[in-house]
Amino acid sequence: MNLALPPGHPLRLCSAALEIAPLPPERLLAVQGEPTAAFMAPNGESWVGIGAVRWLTGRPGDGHALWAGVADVSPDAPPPTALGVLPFSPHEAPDELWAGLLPGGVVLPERLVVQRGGRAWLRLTLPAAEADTLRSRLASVARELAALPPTESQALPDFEEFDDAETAARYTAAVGDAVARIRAGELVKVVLARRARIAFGAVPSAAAVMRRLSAHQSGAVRYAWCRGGKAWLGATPETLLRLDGRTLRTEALAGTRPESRAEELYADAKERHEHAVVVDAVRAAIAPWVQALPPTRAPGLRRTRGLAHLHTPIEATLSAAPDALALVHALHPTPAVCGLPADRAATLLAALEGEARGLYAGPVLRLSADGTAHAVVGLRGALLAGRLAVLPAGAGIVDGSDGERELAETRAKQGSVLDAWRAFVAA
Ligand SMILES: C=C(O[C@H]1C=CC=C(C(=O)O)[C@@H]1O)C(=O)O
Repeated sequence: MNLALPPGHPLRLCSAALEIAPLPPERLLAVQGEPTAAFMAPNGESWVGIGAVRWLTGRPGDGHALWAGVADVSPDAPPPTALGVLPFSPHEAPDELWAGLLPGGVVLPERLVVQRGGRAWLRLTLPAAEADTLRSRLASVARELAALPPTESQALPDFEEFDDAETAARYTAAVGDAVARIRAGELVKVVLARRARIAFGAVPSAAAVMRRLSAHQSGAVRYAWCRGGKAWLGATPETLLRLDGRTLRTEALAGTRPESRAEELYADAKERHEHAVVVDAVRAAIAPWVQALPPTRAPGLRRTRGLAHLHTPIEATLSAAPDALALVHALHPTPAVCGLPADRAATLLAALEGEARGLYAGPVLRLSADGTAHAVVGLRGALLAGRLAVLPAGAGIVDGSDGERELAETRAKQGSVLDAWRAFVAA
């Protein structure tokens, strides 16, 4: 940190942190920010950023620009951290639904609350010209946060799903079309998604929606990106990459069953094929960056509440200092969310889905100034816009896929979100 920019440079920033009383991270989603972004890990670590002092598109190389000229006067506190979301495809034209939330990007938050090991810190990052006010503003923001009402404990309004029959029929037809193209040799795999639409009886608070997901899917990474009165939030089982020094951890996650029938995944040739395509593509994507590829291994299972997936962890040592964003772009989109070959699959899914993916299946990022990084895939999420919630979910289509079964799989994935909400409504 404190790299590159000379002392008087107008883009210099100063950053300080103050330990505060821990609070439910979801409560912070009620604070208006442009944007408010959250990244909550299963081990209890969480980062919630409000507002932006830097907002970059998230291209490879942007990592350096994030930290240039940042003077951290609280080096004993958790380091400054950037949060972000990237769209599934930078080429897609956003539709009305995603307007406001897109284009995403990577932000260095003005206010950041980091929690770990039962402790919490508020970090404030400001233009260096305002350094004199840093301590007093930290204290006043801390008071504001301590006074926030517990919106995350609010009951969720009742909700119902609508127009499912029409989208269901379109989906099964699209699966048939995709299988025909796969059999004709045009491609090997494509992931097809569909939206479920939910109407709440009243506008739900993003904090309360998120809290239900956190309670129900505590083993997942929970994420949120809120802007302009809308929110994209979810609880994803899939990590795109983790970086710690030169250690790179990534994974293949594809092949799905209800949790109660998880063991069937091992013997199902179609699911094994769907999974193997992802393993091969992830290994090929990281090959140029690592000292050596690890030996291939048989997949295991990742269980989330309600679902199980075939899972292959992949760990390797990078051959040079890491550029987290470059690695994210090298890996995304994997055939767990797009297909193989990626370019043909992307063209086909855009044509067959007929609706913008927006931030669905895009990378969700946590990049810290100490060089650690964690990127997950924006799955099992909901877009909240007033009383409307839209839940996109997809399934991997290969030779042998059946439209009704793939439709049921997308419903089960949407169910992992809806069950979390229902559990609370019924309580
Ligand atoms: C595309 C999704 O899930 C991916 C991750 C795990 C299993 C998947 C599958 O079995 O199709 C998908 O590849 C989604 O949740 O929308």
